[in-house]
Amino acid sequence: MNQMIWLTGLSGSGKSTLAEELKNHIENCYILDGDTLRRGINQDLQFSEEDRLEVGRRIGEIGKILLDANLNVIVASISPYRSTRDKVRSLIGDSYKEVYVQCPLEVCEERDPKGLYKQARAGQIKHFTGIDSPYEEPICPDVIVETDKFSLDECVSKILQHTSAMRRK
Ligand SMILES: Nc1ncnc2c1ncn2[C@@H]1O[C@H](COP(=O)(O)OS(=O)(=O)O)[C@@H](OP(=O)(O)O)[C@H]1O
Ligand SMILES: Nc1ncnc2c1ncn2[C@@H]1O[C@H](COP(=O)(O)OP(=O)(O)O)[C@@H](O)[C@H]1O
Repeated sequence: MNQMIWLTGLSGSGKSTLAEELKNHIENCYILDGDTLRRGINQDLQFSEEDRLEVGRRIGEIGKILLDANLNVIVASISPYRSTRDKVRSLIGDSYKEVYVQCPLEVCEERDPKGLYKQARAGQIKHFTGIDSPYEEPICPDVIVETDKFSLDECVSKILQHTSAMRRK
């Protein structure tokens, strides 16, 4: 059964890194990365609650099209609102696997892979998730990976164990 692995978590928690590594293990797989999509299909949207909900809706719908086209889908998106994730779960059904990429804000901020936290702290970016915009933690995700405690390979193995229905490379 094809699946949609939805990686949600703070900026810098490890979503994109995990998505790229997971792709090496899963057949017929396409990555929908929130950051990348914001340069194309989502370039009309900003970071208000309303816009983030629309981002999540679009990613869910695009993911559904890709699933219908017989692909496995990996989503890497902050998707900070529970309502977004719950709606996608309703849209997709059992093929939706929610992965909480858990990492303390302090560690994400220390990693700061794109220098965005520094800009947010300096007031140059407004509504930054975890700073002055909320992140609603998943209540009952299918998988939790703690990227500050476990290696990339350990986190990938844990995700693959919970998504065993997919064909592997
Ligand atoms: N204000 C603010 N808050 C959070 N993130 C910001 C912001 N401004 C720019 N960025 C960059 O946008 C990426 C998140 O895009 P998403 O579409 O995944 O976000 S969301 O689901 O709509 O919340 C996110 O990518 P990741 O760092 O990979 O998570 C950031 O690079
Ligand atoms: N276990 C882990 N899983 C994923 N990333 C990790 C892990 N440990 C350390 N990292 C590092 O954390 C950073 C996460 O950045 P990135 O994948 O761009 O996050 P996000 O896409 O959530 O913004 C990378 O530099 C990555 O190498």
